Amino acid sequence: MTTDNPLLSAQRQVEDPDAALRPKSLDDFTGQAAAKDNLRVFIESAKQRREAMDHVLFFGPPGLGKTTLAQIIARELGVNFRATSGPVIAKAGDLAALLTNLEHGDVLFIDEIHRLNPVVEEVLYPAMEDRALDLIIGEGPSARSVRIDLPPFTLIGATTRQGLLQTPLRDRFGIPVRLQFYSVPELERVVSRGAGLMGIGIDKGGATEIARRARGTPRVAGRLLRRVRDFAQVAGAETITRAIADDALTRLEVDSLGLDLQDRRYLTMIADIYKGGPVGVETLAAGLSEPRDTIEEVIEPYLIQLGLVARTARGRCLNDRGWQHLGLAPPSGQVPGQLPGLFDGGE
Ligand SMILES: Nc1ncnc2c1ncn2[C@@H]1O[C@H](COP(=O)(O)OP(=O)(O)OP(=O)(O)O)[C@@H](O)[C@H]1O
Ligand SMILES: [Mg+2]
Repeated sequence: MTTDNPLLSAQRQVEDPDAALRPKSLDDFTGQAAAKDNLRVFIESAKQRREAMDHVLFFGPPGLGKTTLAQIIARELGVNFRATSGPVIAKAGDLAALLTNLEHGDVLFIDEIHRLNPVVEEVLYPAMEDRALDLIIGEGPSARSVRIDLPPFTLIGATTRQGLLQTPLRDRFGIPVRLQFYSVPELERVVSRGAGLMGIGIDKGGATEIARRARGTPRVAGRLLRRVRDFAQVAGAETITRAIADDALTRLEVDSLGLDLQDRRYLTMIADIYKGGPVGVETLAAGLSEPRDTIEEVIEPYLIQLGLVARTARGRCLNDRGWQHLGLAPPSGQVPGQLPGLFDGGE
């Protein structure tokens, strides 16, 4: 594929430490069984009909495999993969240039599609629906609108925040796919496969320990594997065992549930300063000096999945499990599991 177009970000992939570990086919891709089964059918039927596959929207927390799956779909369809991202496409003309350069059946991948400029989004609607571009040529009274037909193509959008997509955009994706956190056995396979590719010796116990503490996320599993390998290497160990993994991860301050310092700062702030909540996300963002997006997209999904915190209409609350994990008792007078009084919160 050609990448002389500055809107197509080859750069991200070159610098991406994940690239080496990316599975190249659906068979190679661990987990997400339901999504994979469906995709297999849609890919096969598009190939049989020699048509472009319907547009796909991947949503879910970072590092679960959205970009990887988009690349796999293009490869399995046997078409070009063109990648760009929402914030990079500044003007309607930028998107028009990308679209008119597509070949029959190509995949156009737009990462962070929730960050598309609304003007650009307007151009995307007819492109997705009618495979046509409506362009205004000229200015003032002589301006006229021309319609340009586009080759059939598949748009694959990825977002960590489905809720931020405009409904008209969301509705134009025929195949919406929510990615789930991975189970420990699935992550074990990701770790073992990664170790194989990197030429690292690891036994079952070592793989399980890393998998258990990888926040349900293959990207985290890959990162922890590389760090544990560093510790093992310096210690002169040939194989990563459970004991080596546990020691390294503890030194990296990844706790028994896989939570890191950032997660624990978040939990501790709700517990210590807001007495378990409810506390608004903006207040937490200010207190932690983290962007609100990071809190909502990166930190919270996993903590909510573990049942440590809850998102309520009045703010974030620590659950019983959250208190337990911190080794703290809920403040006296608070019935465990119930929300504290209305005026106890931070906002
Ligand atoms: N099912 C899987 N099996 C093995 N490795 C995986 C799997 N899913 C993701 N990975 C690995 O995890 C890393 C991150 O995946 P990817 O870049 O596709 O995530 P993403 O969902 O696009 O994240 P982001 O939202 O940050 O863009 C890659 O190195 C990829 O190889
Ligand atoms: Mg991605």
